[in-house]
Amino acid sequence: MKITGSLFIFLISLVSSVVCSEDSTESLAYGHHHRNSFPAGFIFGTASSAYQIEGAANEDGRGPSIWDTFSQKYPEKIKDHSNGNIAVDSYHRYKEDVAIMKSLGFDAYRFSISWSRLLPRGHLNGGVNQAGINYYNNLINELLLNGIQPFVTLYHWDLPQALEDEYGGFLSAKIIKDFHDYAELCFSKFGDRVKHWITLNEPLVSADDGHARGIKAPGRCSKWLSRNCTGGDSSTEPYIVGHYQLLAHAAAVKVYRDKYQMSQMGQIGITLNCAWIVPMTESSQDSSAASRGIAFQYDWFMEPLKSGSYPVDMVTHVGKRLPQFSAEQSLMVKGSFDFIGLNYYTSKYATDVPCKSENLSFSTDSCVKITTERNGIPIGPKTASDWLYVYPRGIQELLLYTKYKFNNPAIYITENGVSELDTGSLLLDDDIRVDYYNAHFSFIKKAIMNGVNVKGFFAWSLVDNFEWDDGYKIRFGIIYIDYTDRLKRHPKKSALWFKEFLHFGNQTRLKRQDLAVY
Ligand SMILES: C[C@H]1O[C@@H](Oc2ccccc2[N+](=O)[O-])[C@H](O)[C@@H](O)[C@H]1O
Repeated sequence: MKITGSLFIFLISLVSSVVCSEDSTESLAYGHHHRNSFPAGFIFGTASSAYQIEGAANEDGRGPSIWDTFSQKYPEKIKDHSNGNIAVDSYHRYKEDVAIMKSLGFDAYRFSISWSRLLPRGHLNGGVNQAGINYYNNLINELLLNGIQPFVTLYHWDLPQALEDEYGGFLSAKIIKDFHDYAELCFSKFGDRVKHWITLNEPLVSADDGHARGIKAPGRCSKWLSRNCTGGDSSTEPYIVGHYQLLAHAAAVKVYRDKYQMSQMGQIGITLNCAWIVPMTESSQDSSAASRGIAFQYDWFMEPLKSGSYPVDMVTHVGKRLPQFSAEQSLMVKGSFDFIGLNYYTSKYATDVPCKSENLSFSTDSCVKITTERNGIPIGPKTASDWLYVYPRGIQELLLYTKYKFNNPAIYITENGVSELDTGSLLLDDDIRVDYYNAHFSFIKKAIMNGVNVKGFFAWSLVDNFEWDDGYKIRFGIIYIDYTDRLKRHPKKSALWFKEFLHFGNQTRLKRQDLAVY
């Protein structure tokens, strides 16, 4: 038989692609990980947040949140001028969404409670909205009925507008009591069934995007920063907001421990996010800059949670603009968690730069220049989100850093994921996401083998949803939402990848050839 040139090339490329994919264990779609290669009891779930998925913004007595106001008052601050009024309608479709999770084999679901759905005026005096309580009762019961554990975030950025209007939300110490009361309401109503509580999601982003850069609600920033800034002070407000978030968190943990934990026997923690930071050069200046870059994102909250004090790097660089803990507050914050939730997406480079003496703002206080490229080469493949470059090794670095610097806490990875751009047509072939999860799982496993106490993993997100200031243009779901056809849900390739991955735990479904691949 005569082999033609093109067929020959085809055969060669076939052989080499098989060889290559055996070598590069992180790019294969199927077979390299299965849940049995994670520790027994390790939990896999997906994550979401109320404003991003629920919709029903004006239904059944829900009060407005700062995200309703921000997206409606300043539509130009959202890429597609959209909002979460309808979102993906999970308020009405939660049963369908739970059925999807169940069919894919997930163990847990992280969702958040809309504070203003329970307390339309933000505080108890304004009345409890029974319809809101009913909704979360129904959701929790539906999850449990399907064998899925609820992980509940109390605050994922949707502050009741009433509290913003009354006293500036997290800019005021008054938030501590109101958050405490709201948290206690949730423990008392749902704590018989919810065994994992997360007080706050990403206090860094509330402080930085909400009160320094002004790109997320409530959109506050110094006027000199941009003409979009409608008020605020980027040199002081992020630190105040960070401070009261820590104190509000600690107050919620205290009431849980004092009154509920003994009988309800759940765990409580906080979710922090941190981009891993790689020094731009091997100079000692850039190394210090990288550790300051991490301190200003992560130690800012982790150090008080571990020791009751702010990190030295922040005290020296921020000076008297950094609020102080009283002795009593310090004791209350110290140790106020049973686990740490970590959101990891990406990594950046850090270069040491001179400190500024005027036009101070959170983003320059660390005297670090953060970039995504080195000599014109991005730190990893670009994605649809301008802040997200794929750098899987960073998750291992962040986990090891957490273990060694902060006394080896129990950790749940509460978010991890990657985006694609909306193209206007049904796009289910998300190899980028399959590769992303494959690669991150490899590095999480390495961290676990090095003794990091990782107890679970949540993919962001179950379904495409309202991606804050990126609107609906950026899709993070493993399930595609067809916004042009009644918000129909379609599984992407990554959903089927998870299904396969999760079903490997079930021995009866294991096939020989699958074992051989692993
Ligand atoms: C993609 C996710 O980003 C998370 O936030 C993050 C997490 C890391 C870096 C930036 C952001 N951000 O939004 O600016 C949110 O917790 C989550 O609601 C979701 O939007």
